[in-house]
Amino acid sequence: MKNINFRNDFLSDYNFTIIGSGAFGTAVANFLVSKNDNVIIYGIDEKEISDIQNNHKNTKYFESIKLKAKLKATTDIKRALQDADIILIAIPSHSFRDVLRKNILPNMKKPAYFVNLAKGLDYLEIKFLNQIIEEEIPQKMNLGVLKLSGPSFAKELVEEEPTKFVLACKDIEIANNLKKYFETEYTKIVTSNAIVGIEALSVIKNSLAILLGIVNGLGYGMNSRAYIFTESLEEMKKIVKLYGFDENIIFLPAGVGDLYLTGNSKKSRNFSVGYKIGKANKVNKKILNSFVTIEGLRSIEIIFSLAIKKGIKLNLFNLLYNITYKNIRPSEVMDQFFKGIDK
Ligand SMILES: NC(=O)C1=CN([C@@H]2O[C@H](COP(=O)(O)OP(=O)(O)OC[C@H]3O[C@@H](n4cnc5c(N)ncnc54)[C@H](O)[C@@H]3O)[C@@H](O)[C@H]2O)C=CC1
Ligand SMILES: O=C(CO)COP(=O)(O)O
Repeated sequence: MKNINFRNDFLSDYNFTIIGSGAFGTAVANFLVSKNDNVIIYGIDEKEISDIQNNHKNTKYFESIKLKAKLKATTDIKRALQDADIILIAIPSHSFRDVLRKNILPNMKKPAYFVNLAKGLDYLEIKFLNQIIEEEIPQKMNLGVLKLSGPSFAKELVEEEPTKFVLACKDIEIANNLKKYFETEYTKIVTSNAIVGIEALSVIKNSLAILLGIVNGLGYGMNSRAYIFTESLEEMKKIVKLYGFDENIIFLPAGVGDLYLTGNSKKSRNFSVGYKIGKANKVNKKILNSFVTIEGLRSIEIIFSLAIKKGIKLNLFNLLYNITYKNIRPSEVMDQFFKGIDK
């Protein structure tokens, strides 16, 4: 374990830098700044950044909702990172490694903690994002890698809806010590050392939310949706066990809670894309291209292949694969599943 002196003073004198000015980066920065004085967002979209900095809004995602005036925003990565103690990354996972390598590391001035907020994989090398941080940031600049995850629609966070997260780190002492900086009147934290399991849960719940959306879009009722929900929990258990974790970690906010949230609401982009596929009873390019950040679609093939490689049976990923990659009609796939016909 590293020898770390945590600061005990509060409001914190930690400097927080959020990489990514999209929906989630803005929402997390906005609750952090109610507890911590120095929070800055870095983004590449001039309009978003100017909106946050000058109008205290991020109109693109949150219409007229006011953000905290103390929140700073910049397109200058050097400025964003000059004092950073805690770096939170909220960009879609396909850009993750590139941004760490080309933008973050070269501009860091001192070691920092890293908190992954994204819910995806490195799709090229098929690795979890905590591992990508470990690979890209040398130990001397990396105080610890954490993951913040849980049922948390960005829009509801800026509306100050009570929200519970898990903050995970291999070294639980780090998570326990940093927890207080993330807790506000409306955000609560539990900690865990099962960071890889939490990464896995946050990836698979997105794909399972797509399937729940498909079932909903096809017009199945609540019994059938609850059927798929229950099966989803079984698949979550199998996957976390595969990585050597106790299956009970599915009861942390990143598991059942996040699946409940994203698998039941059109506020979720993953559920919504599934719903559209179900409604159209086919996958077409127009549907797929109409959504920007849909992490769950990319993960389907990877989890499907992983299951084959590891010799575990994941019925639901099989269904998702048949629908999205083999282009079999969703109604046919689901009908056969419910009738117990194995394809
Ligand atoms: N929106 C939500 O409610 C939640 C999203 N997440 C996760 O957070 C991650 C980001 O999602 P959102 O914020 O919703 O996506 P978004 O699509 O709203 O925003 C993504 C942001 O990343 C920025 N970006 C893209 N490439 C970049 C680069 N190379 N350098 C700097 N910025 C870059 C874009 O300009 C955009 O501002 C995803 O993995 C998602 O699963 C997690 C929890 C909740
Ligand atoms: O992960 C989320 C909430 O916890 C957001 O889900 P979507 O990416 O499906 O909108």
